Amino acid sequence: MTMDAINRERTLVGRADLDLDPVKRPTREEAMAAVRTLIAWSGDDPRREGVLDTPKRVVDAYGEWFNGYSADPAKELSRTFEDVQGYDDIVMLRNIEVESHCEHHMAPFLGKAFVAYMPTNRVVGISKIARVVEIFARRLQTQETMTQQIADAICDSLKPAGVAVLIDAAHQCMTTRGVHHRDVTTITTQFVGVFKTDRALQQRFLDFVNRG
Ligand SMILES: Nc1nc2c(ncn2[C@@H]2O[C@H](COP(=O)(O)OP(=O)(O)OP(=O)(O)O)[C@@H](O)[C@H]2O)c(=O)[nH]1
Ligand SMILES: [Zn+2]
Repeated sequence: MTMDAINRERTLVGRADLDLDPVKRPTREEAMAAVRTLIAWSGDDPRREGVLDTPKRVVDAYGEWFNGYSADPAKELSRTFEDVQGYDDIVMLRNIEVESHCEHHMAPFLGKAFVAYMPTNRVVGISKIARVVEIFARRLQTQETMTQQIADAICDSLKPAGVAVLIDAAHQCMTTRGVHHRDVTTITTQFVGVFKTDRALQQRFLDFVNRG
């Protein structure tokens, strides 16, 4: 079982290391009842006509925002191609949309991911890298964890010479509430293999990130 599969299983059934009881997935009706509770907690009346269908919409929206729990990044990366021409340089995707939610407030954080790897002899379909970013984004976690998980998934599956990941995102828990710092973005990076040991290569990655 891959580390990601183990982590996903832990997420679904409870943290084995904390010795918690397994979490049973609530029914759709239970989830909608929870939304009605939050509407009342906000000060509104869940029986008011304008919000009658809101629990259904919120539960559907959660189904989209958090569908990363039912997806497997390793599966997305399992189809690789031998590069017969011997391509041996950086492969990098810039400006991958990140739409995620922080695990502390369940508030959106929005930004861009930049992901590069140095192939050995196999390459992966480039859309699969963007899919891996999307899978991790559609789970609750911190930006740091997400950055690391993307790098780990690519390392585990492709066994490349190196991986670099940079995420630049604005957290709505910081911009729309709390400290209300509208223009702050958070940058996280993870460098593995040659991107960690070869400073010139790391700088090339950062130069590509900053190309505008
Ligand atoms: N390191 C990290 N922190 C995050 C991330 N998303 C949200 N946070 C922070 O999580 C922290 C939670 O702090 P708490 O003091 O427990 O919560 P809080 O009282 O709501 O904090 P404030 O946001 O400062 O009002 C806050 O500082 C958030 O800015 C993330 O992806 N990574
Ligand atoms: Zn937050």
